[in-house]
Amino acid sequence: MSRKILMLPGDGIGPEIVAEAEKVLNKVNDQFSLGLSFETALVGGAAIEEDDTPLPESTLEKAKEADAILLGAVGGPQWDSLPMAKRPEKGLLGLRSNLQLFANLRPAILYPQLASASSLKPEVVSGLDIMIVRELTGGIYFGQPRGVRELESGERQGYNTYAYTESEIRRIGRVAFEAAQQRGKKLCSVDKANVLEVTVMWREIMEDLKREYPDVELSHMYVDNAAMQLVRAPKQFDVIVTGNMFGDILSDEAAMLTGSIGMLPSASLNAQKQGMYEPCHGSAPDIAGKGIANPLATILSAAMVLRYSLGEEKAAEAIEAAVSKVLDQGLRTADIMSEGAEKVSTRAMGEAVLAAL
Ligand SMILES: NC(=O)c1ccc[n+]([C@@H]2O[C@H](COP(=O)([O-])OP(=O)(O)OC[C@H]3O[C@@H](n4cnc5c(N)ncnc54)[C@H](O)[C@@H]3O)[C@@H](O)[C@H]2O)c1
Ligand SMILES: CC(C)[C@H](C(=O)O)[C@@H](O)C(=O)O
Ligand SMILES: [Mg+2]
Repeated sequence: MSRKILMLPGDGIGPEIVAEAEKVLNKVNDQFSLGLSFETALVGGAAIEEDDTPLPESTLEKAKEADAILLGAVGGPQWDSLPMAKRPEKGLLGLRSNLQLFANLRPAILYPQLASASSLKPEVVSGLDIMIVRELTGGIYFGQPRGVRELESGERQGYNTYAYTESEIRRIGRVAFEAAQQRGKKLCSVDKANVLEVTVMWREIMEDLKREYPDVELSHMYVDNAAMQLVRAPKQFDVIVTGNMFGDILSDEAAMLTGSIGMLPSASLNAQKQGMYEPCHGSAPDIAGKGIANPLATILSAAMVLRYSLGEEKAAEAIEAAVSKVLDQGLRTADIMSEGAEKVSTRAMGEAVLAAL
């Protein structure tokens, strides 16, 4: 049986980091006889240059047929002046909505070797292990109506709609409760129920779901407080569940707890557990082409491919152990560099993970 992995390198540092993750997947494919086959396609700015669209039909077709997708990143300043519908980010959002990848899992784990790379005190972050469950195909990212209109006064007004249906909230709630059941049995639902009706309903539905998961302790927190608590005392959290935009922001914040945004992987799953996997960071145009980007978030995303879409837990753990080993060896890309460690390039980091496997 061949299982298809679609690689979507994208833009900026995307091709550099995906190349390292592909080598790692190739190696575990041999070691564990996984029967993986790989294909590559264009998305984002790279697809705009070639096909004049951020999500070519052929890419979408390949994505639908794949067992899992590994994406680097999309976007860059050269495409920022395009109309919204033609921008690279629409390629990513189009994949998420077309494949109904509503459940975005963003685990923020601090590798003990990186305690000094975090901008927070080691005692605040040591042992950190949080899972952010972000709703990914609804909320203000996709709500209608949206746009920029001209008012009678002649002034322009920009507007977006923050909307969730009950069923959208319920299905992401279930994913989060189930994640909590398999971890520390604590779930914090993050909302803005003191201001936004959508999230009043969100809170009600989470309370309602709690009855199905009596072993999980549910709490609620306003998003502004959650942002503060994440840097004050992040270890109070086990699983966090929240909507699309709050989850986008809080997961970048959580990334810094782990030392660098270059360390945070993610899985975006649909109801069939088909998934797209990507680092939480972007295309990092400021360092693209320099060979210094951290490939570990992408390599750890490849481990998540094996765990969540292919059920190959042993191979996933082997990759994670190899990452831990290279950190033990004192190898660091620039973003996680600290005194006494050895600074290495993107490629050298990838090669070290291969060797550790
Ligand atoms: N999933 C995605 O494809 C995705 C996610 C976020 C942003 N973006 C896009 O990326 C572009 C740049 O966005 P941004 O600058 O706000 O965010 P970014 O995540 O690309 O970069 C933020 C900062 O983190 C650094 N950084 C990011 N990844 C790194 C890595 N692996 N190793 C070392 N340093 C790393 C960058 O150098 C930069 O200083 C935009 O076009 C944005 O829309 C794409
Ligand atoms: C690039 C952008 C559309 C995307 C998002 O906002 O979801 C990114 O920031 C992310 O976190 O994956
Ligand atoms: Mg983001």
